[in-house]
Amino acid sequence: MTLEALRKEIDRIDDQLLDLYNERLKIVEEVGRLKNSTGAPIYRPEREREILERLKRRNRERGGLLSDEAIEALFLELFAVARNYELPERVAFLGPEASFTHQAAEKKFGATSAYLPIHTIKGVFREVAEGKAKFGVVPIENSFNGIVSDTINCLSDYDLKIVAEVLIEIHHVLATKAEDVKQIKRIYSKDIAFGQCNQFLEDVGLDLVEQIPVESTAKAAQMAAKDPEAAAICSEVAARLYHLPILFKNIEDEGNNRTRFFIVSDFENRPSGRDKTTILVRLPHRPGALVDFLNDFKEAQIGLTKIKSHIVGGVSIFFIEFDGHKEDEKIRKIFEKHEESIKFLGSYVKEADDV
Ligand SMILES: C=C(O[C@@H]1C=C(C(=O)O)C=C[C@H]1O)C(=O)O
Repeated sequence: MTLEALRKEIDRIDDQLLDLYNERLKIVEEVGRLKNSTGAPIYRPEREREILERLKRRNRERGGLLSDEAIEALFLELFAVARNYELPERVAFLGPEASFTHQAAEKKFGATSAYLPIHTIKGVFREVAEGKAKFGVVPIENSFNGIVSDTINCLSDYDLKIVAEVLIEIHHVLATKAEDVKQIKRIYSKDIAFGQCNQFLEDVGLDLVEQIPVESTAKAAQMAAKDPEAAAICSEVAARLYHLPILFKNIEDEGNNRTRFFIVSDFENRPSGRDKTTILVRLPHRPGALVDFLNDFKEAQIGLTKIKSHIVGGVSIFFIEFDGHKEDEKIRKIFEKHEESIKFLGSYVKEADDV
């Protein structure tokens, strides 16, 4: 046989191997599902050993060319791939644990998913982009503090898609191990949270107590749990996490403090019939460019739900949201016309009009 013919043969066998690897992974996926539903461990070294010994025996009986070492090397690699495949889909979120982003993640993925607290928004995007987590959860806007620039920058820089939105009402509690308000000598919280509870602190006579700002309200709960003369202004989940009794709930001065979060991943949703789409738009510097662009939406009768201008790397862009899915005929037409200017960020089920 010629070299070319031999290589064709190898290609044919590699195709078969590939199909077989995939067929194996389908079964592994089933095993993973079973294990994850019962909480059984993923890694079963005794089962792997049993497989290796059986294969080596079989290979010897049939006079196979593979050495025992070669069988070990090939199959151990295959087991490692399998184990990675069996892991539940991990969810990276802007941490720490018990942050409001964690709460948003749990609202979407339940209490028992595999969560991964990451300390920066960029870090969350990186985990998902590198396949270390299937989903990422990040804040996009808050009713008091507005849009979250880091999230827009990352949506612009990374090639991930928004696959869902979550809206959370932000409520604070006063949690403490002290039996009485009078015993509280210091309060831990995040700096902006103190400001949101001024009136309450005055009403209960805590306005003159020392305020100690820490990096998150979850951290505040952790600190207060160690000190019976301290209290924390934190979320209910943070208080629960650190077994800190809640003295007062909903202590924020103004109601309606809401934060909207995006769930990002590496795939695009199919249309659901009640979708919203988010895009970034970079328009040419000429008079009327924005008006012309928006006019196409008006003519197609597409309802805009949000438009915000934002600076990314010194360039002005627009963050725009509207009703409908990328695959809707009238939206597809607009995307075609403005292909150069639009970066599509995702079409996903609409949960909220605004924060
Ligand atoms: C698929 C399983 O999970 C893991 C992967 C294995 C494999 O790829 O064959 C074997 C044992 C486990 O470490 C299993 O338990 O059967």
